[in-house]
Amino acid sequence: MITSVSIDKNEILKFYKPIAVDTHKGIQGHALLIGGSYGKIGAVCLSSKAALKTGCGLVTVFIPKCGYEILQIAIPEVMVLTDAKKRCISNISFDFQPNAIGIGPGIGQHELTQKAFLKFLKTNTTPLVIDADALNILSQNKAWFLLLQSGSILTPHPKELERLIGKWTSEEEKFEKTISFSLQYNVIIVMKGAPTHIIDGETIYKNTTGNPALATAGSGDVLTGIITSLLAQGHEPIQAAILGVYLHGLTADIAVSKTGIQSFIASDIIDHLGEAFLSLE
Ligand SMILES: NC(=O)C1=CN([C@@H]2O[C@H](COP(=O)(O)OP(=O)(O)OC[C@H]3O[C@@H](n4cnc5c(N)ncnc54)[C@H](OP(=O)(O)O)[C@@H]3O)[C@@H](O)[C@H]2O)[C@@H](O)CC1
Ligand SMILES: Nc1ncnc2c1ncn2[C@@H]1O[C@H](COP(=O)(O)OP(=O)(O)O)[C@@H](O)[C@H]1O
Ligand SMILES: [Mg+2]
Repeated sequence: MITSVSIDKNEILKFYKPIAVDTHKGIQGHALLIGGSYGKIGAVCLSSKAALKTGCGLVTVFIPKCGYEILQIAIPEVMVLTDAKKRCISNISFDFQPNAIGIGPGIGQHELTQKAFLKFLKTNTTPLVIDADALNILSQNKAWFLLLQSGSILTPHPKELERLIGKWTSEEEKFEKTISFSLQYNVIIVMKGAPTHIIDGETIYKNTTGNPALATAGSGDVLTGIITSLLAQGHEPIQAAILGVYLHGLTADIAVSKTGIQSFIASDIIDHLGEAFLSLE
């Protein structure tokens, strides 16, 4: 039976907990963001900064070599691991145990990157957020759906969703197909849009925050960082998805009276995360 839930402040406060006073960065969660390719390193800059500003203790990125200096200069708080290749990711490897991984922003769809993603999917056991070109790679290789770890969070925009599940002819059919996908592979699907819906099996969560200011480049990359950070901090996948989508939209609602819709950019989401959190205290 289909259940519908509205994501509002009451729903968030059912599970939202402020940070413990005696916490430290070592137990506050370590997020790993994997992505970037030549010309799209900015996507990982946005995701990783958003992850830090959402409260996890440590953030590491895995990017192609060409992004090393860009990342280190743009966000000194983030640690950087690089692939052997300059322009795209060809072999994902890291020497620590992250608490959550976000993969896809700016990663591209190079053949080498596709192979690296397949190897990663076969071995990964860490809670996972899959976005952007990692979703597009999956859509090109539908047999890999079976490798999706249960509880993974997929964050497609409408075009990425269509590539994953195929075309629909009505809103009703879109939801039916997305629910079937979620049930079949036991994954959570964040159907980004205006508004965003989150599908967890037969439960549909509808977000109540956000506005057209979010229709700007990199806004989804920021969402990936936010959700990955919440996962790394120990939230259940569905809670990380709900809280992440709510906070992401709330930043735009808070900011828009200052920035206007036109001048709001993805970095403004990151800059207003603090005020969004404060509104929950
Ligand atoms: N600074 C950076 O480094 C940035 C890097 N980025 C990275 O670039 C990579 C490619 O990602 P991408 O999403 O731009 O390309 P793609 O998957 O072809 O989708 C575009 C097409 O989808 C559609 N569409 C989208 N939204 C829709 C909506 N709400 N409602 C309806 N339709 C919608 C629309 O299709 P149309 O309507 O035109 O047919 C549009 O043309 C990816 O790795 C990403 O992380 C970007 O994040 C930008 C900043
Ligand atoms: N008109 C809108 N109203 C509310 N939210 C929107 C609107 N347009 C886009 N968004 C949100 O902005 C984000 C866009 O994500 P995405 O298309 O992946 O961006 P990018 O790939 O450029 O980072 C999604 O979270 C989506 O819900
Ligand atoms: Mg995107």
